[in-house]
Amino acid sequence: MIGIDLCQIQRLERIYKKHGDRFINWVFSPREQAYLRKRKMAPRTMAGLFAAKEAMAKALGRGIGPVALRDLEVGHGPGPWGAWKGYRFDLSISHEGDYALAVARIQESGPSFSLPEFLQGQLKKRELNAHKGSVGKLALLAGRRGMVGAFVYAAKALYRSGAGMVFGLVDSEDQPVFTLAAPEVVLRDRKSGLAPLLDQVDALVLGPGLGLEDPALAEGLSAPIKKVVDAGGLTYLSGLDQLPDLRGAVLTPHEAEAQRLFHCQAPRQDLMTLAKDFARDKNCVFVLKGPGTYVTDGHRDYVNSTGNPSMAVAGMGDCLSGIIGYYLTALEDPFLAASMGVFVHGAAGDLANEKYGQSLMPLDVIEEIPQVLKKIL
Ligand SMILES: NC(=O)C1=CN([C@@H]2O[C@H](COP(=O)(O)OP(=O)(O)OC[C@H]3O[C@@H](n4cnc5c(N)ncnc54)[C@H](O)[C@@H]3O)[C@@H](O)[C@H]2O)[C@@H](O)CC1
Ligand SMILES: Nc1ncnc2c1ncn2[C@@H]1O[C@H](COP(=O)(O)OP(=O)(O)O)[C@@H](O)[C@H]1O
Repeated sequence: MIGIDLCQIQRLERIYKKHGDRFINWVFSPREQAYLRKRKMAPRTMAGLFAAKEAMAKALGRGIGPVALRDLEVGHGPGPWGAWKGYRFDLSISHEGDYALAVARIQESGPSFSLPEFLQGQLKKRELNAHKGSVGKLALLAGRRGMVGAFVYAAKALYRSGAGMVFGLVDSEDQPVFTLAAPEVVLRDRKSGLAPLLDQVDALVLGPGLGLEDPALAEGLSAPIKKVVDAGGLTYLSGLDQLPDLRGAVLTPHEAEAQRLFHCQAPRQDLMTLAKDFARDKNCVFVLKGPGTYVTDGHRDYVNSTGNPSMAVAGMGDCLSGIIGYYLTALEDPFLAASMGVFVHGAAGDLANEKYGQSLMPLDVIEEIPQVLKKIL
């Protein structure tokens, strides 16, 4: 897509004179402000940048409003370039008389992702001789009557991420419903217990849609296996006086769950500090979900940059627990696994957001995981 915009230099000069720094901070990123300062805040330069931003918004097919002007960034070197989230733009800016003109063209058809450096090269493509037992076998302890969705989202996210086999522990009378909803999952009867299943798998995803009364919860939480602990698993932990050994586990609370876990109403910034101490203390990984999800193992930190508000929808966390679950089998280091999972989840959410905006549902995100993997593998 292409966008074009014409901006009157005198009009911008008037606005700048009237509003000063407030206008500058509202419209221009810190990098652009530095560029403007080098050019002594020349209105003609301002108008060129402004026209470029409007042109980029048009190329995105959105116009200013849904896209914040300050986020549409114009850079220089060698020629002018534009960026917005994962998009890159070719730009051409020109001045004539009292006008600045800009044309923007999107370089790629959708958001592009660059994996953070510490995650690059960590994922390997499957070997030619791979089989379903060699590429990630997981147990899923999730869902109950009325919460089949949580099981389905976690299971489908596991498979779309690359898991070879997923086993689900379900009451035998509920199996037909679970089979219909997620036929790719191998179901085992809950009565036979979790232990025999754990002997066969590389990791466990525990908690999405799980009731506190579930007898397998305590067993799963204390099992010496790599695991993701979400939702019901976290609520269960919050009620314990003494926590089980959480070494190697990845806990994925949203803010309210983290507050329950820490028994306090602390704001996000303080939760991050508490999370870091907790992770260091318990030798586990803490994933504090939300915009800019925070991942820590007490020594290393990662603040994720993918994801968007359209992902604020029921079931989105269940997808994340499945994605991280798979990476626990693909990567040795649980901190890398959690960070990779959070990145892929958000990137898939960004692709889905392009198609569905705030009508987005969890399965839409799961269906974009393969596109993300194509770009980063
Ligand atoms: N179709 C399904 O089967 C679904 C099952 N789900 C399962 O349902 C359970 C969640 O149940 P509840 O909603 O009662 O419990 P939650 O602990 O998720 O939410 C309880 C309350 O906490 C607050 N809260 C929720 N998310 C928050 C956030 N990100 N930041 C700050 N505050 C937040 C809200 O006030 C909310 O009403 C989980 O076990 C989950 O896995 C949901 O994920 C939705 C879909
Ligand atoms: N505004 C947002 N920006 C980025 N990511 C978001 C936003 N809102 C929600 N998410 C992501 O969506 C997921 C929601 O998880 P959660 O609250 O546990 O949902 P649920 O319990 O319904 O499955 C988290 O991974 C969170 O980071």
